[in-house]
Amino acid sequence: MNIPDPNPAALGTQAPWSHTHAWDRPAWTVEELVAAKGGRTVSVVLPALDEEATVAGVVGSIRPLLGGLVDELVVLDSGSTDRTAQRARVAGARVVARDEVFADLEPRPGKGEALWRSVAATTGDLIAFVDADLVDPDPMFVPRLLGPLLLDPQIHLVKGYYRRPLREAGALLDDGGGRVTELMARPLLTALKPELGEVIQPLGGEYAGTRELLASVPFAAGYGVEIGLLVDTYDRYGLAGIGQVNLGVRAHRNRPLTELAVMSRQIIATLLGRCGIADSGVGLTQYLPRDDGSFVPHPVELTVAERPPVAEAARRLG
Ligand SMILES: O=c1ccn([C@@H]2O[C@H](COP(=O)(O)OP(=O)(O)O[C@H]3O[C@H](CO)[C@@H](O)[C@H](O)[C@H]3O)[C@@H](O)[C@H]2O)c(=O)[nH]1
Ligand SMILES: O=C(O)[C@H](O)COP(=O)(O)O
Repeated sequence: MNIPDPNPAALGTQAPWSHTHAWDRPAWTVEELVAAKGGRTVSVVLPALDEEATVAGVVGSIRPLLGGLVDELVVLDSGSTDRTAQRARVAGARVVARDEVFADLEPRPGKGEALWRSVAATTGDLIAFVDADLVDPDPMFVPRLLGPLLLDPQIHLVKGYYRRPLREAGALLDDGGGRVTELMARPLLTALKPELGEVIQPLGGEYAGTRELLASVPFAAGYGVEIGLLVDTYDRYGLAGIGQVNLGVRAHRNRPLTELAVMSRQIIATLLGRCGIADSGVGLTQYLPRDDGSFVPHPVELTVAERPPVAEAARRLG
């Protein structure tokens, strides 16, 4: 990979993880990956909340793999009030509503909840997640994410990485996206878990894992889910259990800074929790400018509730 060697003093004397567990130019064909399945089954899950504009495009990019590399394609509808479910269905996905799984448990808001329920709603030995707000996704996203899992039995989680365009003031810049990742997540991860500092997109919504992993770890609430899964995988399997693969370019709906700040607050709470550091639990108050030049405080509560491992919840709920 074209990435400078990390500081060996910080990482020990073995070959850096980014040289052994990152695929910068993945060249596997779909046929090769189908042959490598060896009886294993694959589920693909798109968590979606009000993504009627993009969900059909994402489903359409994966649909041709159904019946071959992919055994089931599910859109986990996270409480949409728009036409997400209809469009996903027409495009060829099975749509599962949040309350169809663990029906006795009142659904909580947030992405973590949707992903947690999706693990119970699917049956694949391997599960790939792809965000439903992607614009013009590459049909090779899922095959590339599955490659390391199919080829190396020690790997349990594969994160995608990519160039990230940013739409700003109507202009589309080639790079500059991933603002929470670059300004908060990677610096904080490097400070608290330096071993994970080589993960290029720790927050990215395109990743794949084994059911063995995904059914046996807790799921953080809301947007803390990705950082929680990453740290839990590391704590359980070490770096040998994690891979990362270049997916090329990934564009999505860019949220405004105010929404990203709330997302950041959740991610920080989850990461501190995983590192055994007490979080105040206080929600973020943003100060929104008014036309007269003054500011109005806008507090947002912090959701920290976690869901227990799916395997445990399934045993408990029967
Ligand atoms: O309550 C929710 C919120 C979001 N989503 C879906 O989750 C995906 C990603 O959500 P989004 O709000 O677009 O997140 P991003 O701004 O893209 O944030 C990035 O960082 C987050 C925190 O790590 C990750 O969860 C995202 O996947 C990653 O793309 C989309 O398909 C959403 O529709 C839900 O299903 N339920
Ligand atoms: O992953 C991130 O950092 C957030 O999703 C923000 O991404 P963006 O800056 O590309 O909108």
